[in-house]
Amino acid sequence: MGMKTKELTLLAGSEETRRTLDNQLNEIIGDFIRIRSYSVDAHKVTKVHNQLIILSSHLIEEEAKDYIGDNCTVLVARRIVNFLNIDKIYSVARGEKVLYVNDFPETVQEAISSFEILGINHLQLIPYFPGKKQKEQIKIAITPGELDLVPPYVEEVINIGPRLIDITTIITILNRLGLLEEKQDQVSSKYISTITRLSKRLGDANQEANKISDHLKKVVNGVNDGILAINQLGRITVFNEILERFLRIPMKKAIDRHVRDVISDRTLYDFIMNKREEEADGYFTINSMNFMVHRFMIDPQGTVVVTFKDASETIEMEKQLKRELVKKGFYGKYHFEDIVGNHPELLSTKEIARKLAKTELTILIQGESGTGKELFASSIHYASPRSNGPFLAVNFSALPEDLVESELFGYEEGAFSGAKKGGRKGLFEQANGGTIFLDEIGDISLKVQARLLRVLQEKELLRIGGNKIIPVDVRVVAATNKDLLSLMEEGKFREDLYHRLKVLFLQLPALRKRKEDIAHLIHHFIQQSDQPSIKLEVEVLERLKHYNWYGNIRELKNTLDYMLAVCEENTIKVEDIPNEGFFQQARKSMKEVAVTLESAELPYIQQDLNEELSNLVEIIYQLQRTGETVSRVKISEVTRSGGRFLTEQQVRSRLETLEKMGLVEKKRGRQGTKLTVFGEKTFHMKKRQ
Ligand SMILES: Nc1ncnc2c1ncn2[C@@H]1O[C@H](COP(=O)(O)OP(=O)(O)OP(=O)(O)O)[C@@H](O)[C@H]1O
Repeated sequence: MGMKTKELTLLAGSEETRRTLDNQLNEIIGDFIRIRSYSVDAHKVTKVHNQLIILSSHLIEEEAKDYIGDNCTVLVARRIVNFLNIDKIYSVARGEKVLYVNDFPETVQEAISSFEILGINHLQLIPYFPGKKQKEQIKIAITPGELDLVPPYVEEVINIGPRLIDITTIITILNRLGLLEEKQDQVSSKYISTITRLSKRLGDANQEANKISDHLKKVVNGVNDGILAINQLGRITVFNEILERFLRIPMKKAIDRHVRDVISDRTLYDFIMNKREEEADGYFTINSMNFMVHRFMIDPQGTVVVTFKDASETIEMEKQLKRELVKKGFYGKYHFEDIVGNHPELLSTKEIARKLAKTELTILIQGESGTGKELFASSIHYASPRSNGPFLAVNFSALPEDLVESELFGYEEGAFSGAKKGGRKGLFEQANGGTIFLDEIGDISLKVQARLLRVLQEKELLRIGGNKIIPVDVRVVAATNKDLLSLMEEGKFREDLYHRLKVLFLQLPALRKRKEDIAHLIHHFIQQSDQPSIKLEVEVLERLKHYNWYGNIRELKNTLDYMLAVCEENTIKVEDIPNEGFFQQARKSMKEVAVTLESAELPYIQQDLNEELSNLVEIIYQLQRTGETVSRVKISEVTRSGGRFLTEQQVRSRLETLEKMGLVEKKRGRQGTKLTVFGEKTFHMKKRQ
């Protein structure tokens, strides 16, 4: 690397900050700039002369004065939150109030908005900085290394480590030292590679919390990929480690070179350099590995980014997605107070459940679908001595059979092909110290039943492919809407397991047995909706009381959502009630409906499409046929010329309803709205009538 003739001095407020920033700078520009650093609270004062001096914050300007000698340029670094430690934030429970502590109002605000942008929104962050009046004494604080600024009443401090220097400051440094021209590409690719590493961490943490935006998912998946960026001159500016491995070309031999000198595969080269299309996907075999290659432009000047995804990994990712299903309800934090209703049977069930909660025993909850089994399970957990432990809800009907076992009990490395290195904890281990809610227990296979029985009896488990006995301390609450006794008769459910589960028993009343509660529930759901001031015609309530509500409270909620979407003038009227066919049929005939749906004889939803909605379906169908993008604006335009005119806003709410009914789906970007297969069938049926 030759002699380092350029130098800079970093002055930080604390030793921790000094170490972090010194590391960061060395990683990015240490190759060609000598970096000295001091922290004003730990080092003896040494005056420096003829130097570029970087201050970690405006706050240390005063103390820094003693260090600054003759002929120095002083620069205060701009800093961004260090996302490497972001997973710590996820240890705080959802919805918790947390102080975000930093030196200035601006830096606090900046950090809070970057959290938002990144989809980290599970906490209520309250800004805090020196001098801020803060009445409420919050118990938890997050701070980027500013431990001294945390107010004394805080009991738990989460230190996410000092913020890092942002790219603009690094560019300024290069500029001041006259290195910008020569080093900018190299530096920006290094900066990007550190940031992508951060994004990956961020992604993992996010995934953990199962709270990950679509956008971020792309970033996360992105960092397992090879990434190549090319500037408008065709020179490579980013070439990450994964890509080194994939293409078997060292980064050193790629950065700064022209693509044509690096990528020897002719078709791949053509694919990358084809700028006629903004975006393209291709499938390539390189060094006998298969890749999905995606190319897109990130700015009008023509910076091209190409990602390389290992095709075999894509399959693994799909599996991962399925796993996410299980974790739903990680945060289902219902309490008994959330269970609405005054019917004596509900009240006494709640009373019993409260008592059962205090015990350690296994509970079986029986109730039709939508009666609130999960609600009860969660309330029981939070009213139990385990309320500080985790509550995990597993829905077996949502899980592919072959995943159930490894999900529940975990596996050891090498248990099967595709098993992760180091093995994986199952949900039972993850729920340790807490409660696991096993929904639709009637759906599990006999094999899983046998394992489950062992856990209940022995309070210990073996991972799949493992031989180490792992003790588990988990309370089980199971639920079913099936008749387990008849499953037992058919030999599909083990009798011994049944008795283990049913140590304590709760039967949840169906909604049709407590119709008095319908009014309460409706009131409650309206309060929770985004239109809390909506009124209900008296007649509506009377009508609603006449239904059988086979889908129970969930169905009532769906019905209300429908009515909220179609109603006008802030009032739900009788005509807003969906037609009879919208409602769930009794259990037996539900099966028949499913069969009819499959054979596409008579989709049951179509009859209750009111005229307006079915016109809308027709408009979408016609637009789709002409190959036009079906946007809300376009639909609104069409309604202007015939029938009843709908504003864009009205179109939106109706589309949402159609989407809920499964008739249309929203596609991203240019494709707009589309009829689903089901929607098309419904359209044709309607035409034939
Ligand atoms: N008594 C109640 N008060 C308020 N909301 C309720 C009540 N009962 C159920 N709900 C709501 O109804 C919906 C369905 O409840 P939940 O998921 O607990 O039912 P479930 O019996 O577990 O259904 P399934 O067996 O189909 O999974 C949820 O949105 C829940 O919040």
